[in-house]
Amino acid sequence: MSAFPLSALSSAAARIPPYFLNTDHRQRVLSQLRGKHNGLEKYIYLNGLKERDPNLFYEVLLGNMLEVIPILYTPTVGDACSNYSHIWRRPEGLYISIEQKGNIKQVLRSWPSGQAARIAVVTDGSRILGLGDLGANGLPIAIGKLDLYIGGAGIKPSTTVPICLDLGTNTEKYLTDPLYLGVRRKRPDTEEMDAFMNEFMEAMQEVFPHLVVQFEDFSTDNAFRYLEMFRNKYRVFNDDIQGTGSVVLSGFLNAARLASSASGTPLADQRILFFGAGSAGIGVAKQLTSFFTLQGLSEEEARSRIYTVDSKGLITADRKGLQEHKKYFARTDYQGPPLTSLIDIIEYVKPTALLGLSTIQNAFTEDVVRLMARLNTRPIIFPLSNPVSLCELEYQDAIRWTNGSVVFASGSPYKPVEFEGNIYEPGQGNNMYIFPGIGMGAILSKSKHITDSMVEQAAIALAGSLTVEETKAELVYPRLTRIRDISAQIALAVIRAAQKDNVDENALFRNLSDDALLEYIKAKQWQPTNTNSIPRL
Ligand SMILES: O=C([O-])CC(=O)C(=O)O
Ligand SMILES: [Mg+2]
Repeated sequence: MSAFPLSALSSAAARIPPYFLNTDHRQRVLSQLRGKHNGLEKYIYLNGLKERDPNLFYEVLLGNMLEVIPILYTPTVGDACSNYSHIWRRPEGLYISIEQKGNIKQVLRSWPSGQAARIAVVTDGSRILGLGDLGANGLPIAIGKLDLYIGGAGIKPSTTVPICLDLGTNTEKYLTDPLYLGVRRKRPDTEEMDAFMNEFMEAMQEVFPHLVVQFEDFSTDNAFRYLEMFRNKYRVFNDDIQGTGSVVLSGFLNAARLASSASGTPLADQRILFFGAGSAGIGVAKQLTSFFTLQGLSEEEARSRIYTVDSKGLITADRKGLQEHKKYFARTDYQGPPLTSLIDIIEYVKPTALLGLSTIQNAFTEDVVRLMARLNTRPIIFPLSNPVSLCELEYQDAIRWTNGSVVFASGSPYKPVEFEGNIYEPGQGNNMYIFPGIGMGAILSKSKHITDSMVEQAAIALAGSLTVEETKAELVYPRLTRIRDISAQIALAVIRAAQKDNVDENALFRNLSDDALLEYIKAKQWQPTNTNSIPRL
């Protein structure tokens, strides 16, 4: 190809270097990205690219998922949130302040997409990843999740709405930071917050009638509270409770299959120890229990497979002042002094699986991991806390301390590890595998609500989506590069579950075969246009 074609000349084209079209601009973008020295700088660079040329941004994201997702999403998005008031450059999401109470509808109406909006991720910034209360700095988590909807499921960018509810923060250092972008007050009490949330959800329904709402990173009590308050009224789900529950169930099914073929322990006889009893821990435990009942166990039997641990040790029913969400799994069968050390708890429970949702870095010590390996031929260990800096166990330690026998999945990404001549690949048990497919299924089926069975079927579809090669490589999750295909399969399962529960409102789909519906879903996936022609001017 020669210099810029005359036919393409416009007043702006003269500013394009003559041999631009002989080069691959996407490679230039990657090289600029790789030249940045830390994650936060890479995040800022990509953010700028998204503003300059959104098509190119999504093309780079889709073509380089393994490199780009950990920047836009876990773990680097955690740094972006912590520093958001300082790195802020331009408006990019919707803020609704507690000071706007009474006028929320008008604020929502200012968002450009109006009735075309299909999916919102809403956070109040009160428990961002494992980083705690970041207040108005929480917006990037909503943006990162929506980028995965766009990249992973093919939702059209202009139909997404990232929302941060600015309700104050209890984190002193933000309140005294002169650059802090949010309202300078402490968080509201339950009554004030409930009134705000009720007005907000009602206004959302009116202004965006076709919207699916994903609640994200609310503090534990409020996560459960608002899910229960709104799930039968609106089209809403909580990613930390249900998305995490679903993705971990999925990985657990594949992990238990691997462990069972080594030990012979049937799925229903697994004993699962949860280290961490917040929204994610209890959400996952409930998801597993519900799955066990599907397998024929009574609720009581299913519940008895689960043990939960918080900062005070094994959670038992006789403990005073137990928080509401911890009561269901509190043990009634343990007699004796409180068990507080993880080693003692493991000796007592003899778990087949140890799941970490505690945000305590390196909580799974060498002793803990070696003990799990002594008790199990293939110990299942899932250190799921995010970001990496809060993860309970590093992958290379897990491999070393179990001589490679561990079945492993973490919440944040780890690289493959070489040990005694073999290469081991970690799983990433992150809800990013699940929420894009759940959201897409809910959007396409126009389901009135998001039911438990839609979430459960999403997990089963994800577990079943491994290819022959992935199964042979003993993976517990499929490779992320196939996320669009996987999301389409999940969406299909979600739509079928919505139909069974009679919450769907797209009658057309009922007459389509699975193959035809899958084709339809794939055809609906938005693609960025090829950007290596003429850059946006
Ligand atoms: O964002 C992630 O990576 C997973 C998640 O929802 C959380 O940790 O809160
Ligand atoms: Mg989350």
